[in-house]
Amino acid sequence: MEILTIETSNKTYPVYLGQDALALLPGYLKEKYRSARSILIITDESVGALYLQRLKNVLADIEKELHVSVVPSGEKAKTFDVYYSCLTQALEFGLNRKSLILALGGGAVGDLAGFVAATYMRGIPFFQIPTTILAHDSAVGGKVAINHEAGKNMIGAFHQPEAVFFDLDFIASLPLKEVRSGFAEIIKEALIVDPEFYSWLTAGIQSLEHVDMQQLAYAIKMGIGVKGAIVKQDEMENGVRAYLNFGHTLGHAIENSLGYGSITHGEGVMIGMVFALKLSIRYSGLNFNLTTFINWVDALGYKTKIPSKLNADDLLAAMKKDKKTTGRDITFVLLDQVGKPVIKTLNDDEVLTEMLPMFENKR
Ligand SMILES: NC(=O)c1ccc[n+]([C@@H]2O[C@H](COP(=O)([O-])OP(=O)(O)OC[C@H]3O[C@@H](n4cnc5c(N)ncnc54)[C@H](O)[C@@H]3O)[C@@H](O)[C@H]2O)c1
Ligand SMILES: O=C(O)C(=O)C[C@@H](O)[C@H](O)[C@H](O)COP(=O)(O)O
Ligand SMILES: [Zn+2]
Repeated sequence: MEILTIETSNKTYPVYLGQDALALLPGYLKEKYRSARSILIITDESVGALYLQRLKNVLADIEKELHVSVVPSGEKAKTFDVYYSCLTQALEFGLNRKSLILALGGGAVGDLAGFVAATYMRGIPFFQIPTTILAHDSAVGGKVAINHEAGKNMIGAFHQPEAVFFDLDFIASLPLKEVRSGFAEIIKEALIVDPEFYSWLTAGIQSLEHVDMQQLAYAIKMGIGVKGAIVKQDEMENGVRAYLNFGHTLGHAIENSLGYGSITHGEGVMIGMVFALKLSIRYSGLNFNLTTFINWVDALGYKTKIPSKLNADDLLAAMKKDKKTTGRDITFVLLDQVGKPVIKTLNDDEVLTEMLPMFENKR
């Protein structure tokens, strides 16, 4: 079992990472949260069907009231209606300011449950129990949010979890598409911070169908390490935290324009990273073999082109609403080198010149 530590300005918390990490949860709660009388588990339909009973069994002797909210799976969980209904249930269950919320699921459940916890009675403690590879990123760092029609994660807060219990046994049931989605964020973390880790990934990960557990555990640990180091420097995204948004300017715009859930977050981020790499070569002097990168990720099953049903004007408009953007132009995270990110603002013409050839069926 690995125990990683996340340090932020006002909270330091552990990430327990390993097979059967969930077994550590009841002891942790009993020791540190004695005054909590009730717990609300928030999970989604698919994860609930697979793992809710296991979590209940683990908590059987905890001597606290257990309540459950089951929300729709995927991005459908990150809506205002679902958020509101979780708050209503929390009120009906009689949760108070000492109550705890447990987020059992992927990033969608974690973001939703974290936002419920951040706002219920002005903020109550919550725990992340990630069940996807992608959630190594979302469960750490305290960004919690729901979506708005106008943009991804537009309504949210910074609310750090009390602890993260990342039980790698959950990953066994993850569909390949979701493995792929999660690995996109790992590739992102390597590209923005760690050339050596990036070389390890390109050399060692040639297929996502049979990633061995040791490789996976190492990749997740490295990803959490990158995230933790950045969050430690800049919890509230006043500076370097924006680097974690590499690939997200276009990625979020694609998710928004296609309709949330039509493409996974990681699939969107991968197309966004290819675009950001292209922009980096053109506008930031990045010396990088993009063809080699595209061949590698293509072999891993990623799409690297913008879906042809989208149009450039809609994507430009969506990118202008990105949280990093403050003026009329569009703000991107680019790379000067692998491991050396930089923030750059580009105008419509600069963006379009590089974006138009990125549409599917256009060479
Ligand atoms: N807060 C952050 O810092 C942060 C970081 C990255 C991504 N995110 C957000 O995270 C979300 C994506 O998270 P995600 O990729 O985990 O998606 P998700 O939570 O939607 O899960 C993907 C799908 O896999 C299912 N699933 C989850 N665990 C499973 C398991 N163990 N076995 C089988 N099926 C399982 C879910 O029910 C869902 O249908 C996006 O909304 C994204 O914006 C947030
Ligand atoms: O933690 C961060 O900061 C990130 O940017 C991590 C991203 O992978 C994640 O998708 C995050 O939710 C995006 O944040 P947003 O502020 O662009 O909504
Ligand atoms: Zn992301």
